[in-house]
Amino acid sequence: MTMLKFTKMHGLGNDFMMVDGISQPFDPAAAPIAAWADRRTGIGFDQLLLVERPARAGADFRYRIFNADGGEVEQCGNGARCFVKFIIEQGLSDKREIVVETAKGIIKPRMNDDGSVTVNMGAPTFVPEEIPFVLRGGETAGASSHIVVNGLDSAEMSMVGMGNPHAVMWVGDVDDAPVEGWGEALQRHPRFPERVNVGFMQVVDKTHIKLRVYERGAGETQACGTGACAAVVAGVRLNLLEAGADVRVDLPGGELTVSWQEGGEVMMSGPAVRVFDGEVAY
Ligand SMILES: N[C@@H](CCC[C@H](N)C(=O)O)C(=O)O
Repeated sequence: MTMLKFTKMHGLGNDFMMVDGISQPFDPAAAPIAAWADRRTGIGFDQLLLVERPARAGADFRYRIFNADGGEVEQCGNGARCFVKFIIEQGLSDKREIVVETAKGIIKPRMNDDGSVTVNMGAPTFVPEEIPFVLRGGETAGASSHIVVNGLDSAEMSMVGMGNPHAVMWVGDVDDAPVEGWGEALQRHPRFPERVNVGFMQVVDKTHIKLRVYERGAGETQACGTGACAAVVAGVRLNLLEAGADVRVDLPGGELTVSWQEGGEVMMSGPAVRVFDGEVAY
């Protein structure tokens, strides 16, 4: 039996089991991640985040992300804020800004003097194969696509790659949005071959949205950082939001600030909170 030290953290209620895989051996393939994620019989979390040494020159750390269902994914925005705080508090680095290698490129989280964290999340992609998203015959990639789901209404949505796949729908009132129904249905939709994170965005004004996200591999969460970035990117492309402005994103768990303009990188700011340290046997 192996004992594993971990730290529980959260970003706006999107919660994480943080594992320092540099100071102790950890093989995620041998770990019962889905059982640990269970909120009644386990530790309870939306994602397990693993710190490793980087493979790429110029990166300080490698960041690996596992959803509550155990599947490894490419990116996690709220986790990136917790990642830099965890790295500093573990004594793994004394830098305030770190260069982090993910499965889909580099991100740069920076610890601010007020304790909040700002992350350069990199540039979004709209290339269907990169998201990935399957175009219908004759359809060209645009700011939005019409999706029909069997047994449900059809809807217009924007597909955005933030390292991980997002579909963003815009709704009149997030409180009434069909988050679970559409979120689940799109997981099995043939146009999303690697499944998808589904965002429901209500535009309050050009610099303020409300957002709920049904996450791939975790269900609806209190907040989704990459979902907030994807929603702001989609809103700017559709001219619903102001390009380059700080957009306030209200999620069930609290508020993030996101900015983006065409051709640029997405900046996201928000909190990162340490909850407790623990140890688990496996
Ligand atoms: N909560 C995250 C996203 C985590 C990964 C996502 N569920 C996926 O499968 O891509 C965030 O804050 O971005």
